[in-house]
Amino acid sequence: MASFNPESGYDRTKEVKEFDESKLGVKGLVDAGVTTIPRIFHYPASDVTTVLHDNATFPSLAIPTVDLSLPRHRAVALASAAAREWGIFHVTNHGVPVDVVPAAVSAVQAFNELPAEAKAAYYSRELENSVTFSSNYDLHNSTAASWRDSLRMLMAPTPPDAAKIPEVCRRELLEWEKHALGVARTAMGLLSEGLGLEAGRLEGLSGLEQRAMVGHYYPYCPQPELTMGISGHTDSGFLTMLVANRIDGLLVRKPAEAEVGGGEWFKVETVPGAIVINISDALQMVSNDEYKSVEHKVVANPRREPRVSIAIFFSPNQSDDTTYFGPLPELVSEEKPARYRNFTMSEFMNTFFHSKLGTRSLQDHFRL
Ligand SMILES: O=C(O)CCC(=O)C(=O)O
Ligand SMILES: [Fe+2]
Repeated sequence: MASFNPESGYDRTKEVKEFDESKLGVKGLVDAGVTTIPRIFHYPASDVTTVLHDNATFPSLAIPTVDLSLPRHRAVALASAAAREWGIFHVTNHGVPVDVVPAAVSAVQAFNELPAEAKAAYYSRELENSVTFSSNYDLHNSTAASWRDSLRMLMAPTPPDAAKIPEVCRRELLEWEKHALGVARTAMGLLSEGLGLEAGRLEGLSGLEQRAMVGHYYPYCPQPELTMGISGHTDSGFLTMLVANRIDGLLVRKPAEAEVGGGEWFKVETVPGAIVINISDALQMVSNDEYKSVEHKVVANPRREPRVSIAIFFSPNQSDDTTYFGPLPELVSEEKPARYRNFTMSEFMNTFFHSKLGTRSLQDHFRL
């Protein structure tokens, strides 16, 4: 954790605070023309990914694609296999009008490229604010900051006052959220059936009720070998839906137990028009480990053009402290006992917000 080192004169806490108080984000550093990145962004060398298996070398190991226009039983089989083996897949033929995602991604880029003062007005770490802009939501908990700024909006259960969403991206993001919900419903239905449950079972757990949308901006990084765009982690809720511009950088680690490529990192190629869906921690737990919450990260962007992505996190209502979640009784048997204790979403999210962005730390906390 951050501390003052008298030998080097480096006071990490102070430098983190100054960076945060500038409200300029990493885009501000790039605009100021830095050619070396401040020390608060330095990762331990072993955490920086430079070598990975890319799909050019391992084409058969590209993450799976689920074509939603296939007959239902085929789509269920594909989604279920992908969720078990990878925890992440592309969906195609999802019916979202072609311009909706590109417009939303461009709008996030436009927000990040507004003058510094305009963005600073939104800069905040107050989690209860419906719309906040900040660099690194775990800035004060992590050991190294990442080369990324993010605009976060709480969309549901209480929709934000539209006037609070920056005008430059308001219409586009609301439009994308509306369509994304339809795709998430379809995916949840397939995933539910893939567990041998009724199509509506997972959604019936209110797994799509709480929605947060985060637009990430990964500007050019002058020393990408020293830092990351986002450190390795699993997402916390039920599902995450991810779209991005054509600048890649997302890496996923195939679950260790996979027969081929288990434990290795793979590049997720951008498939034009496709939407990425990944299984998150609470869904893995509810599925009693049938589905895998995928570990992923984003490299620091070495290109002049920014990587821009939008993640929508779907989860049960996080302020509910009366409804208990845990492995579904239908999925628990003598051969496969429950792997997690029951929890409420408020307990779950409290654990999440008090830990650094990490991998399976939530699951480990509740594991039996
Ligand atoms: O930008 C990306 O592609 C990934 C973002 C992500 O993993 C997250 O927001 O949790
Ligand atoms: Fe993530």
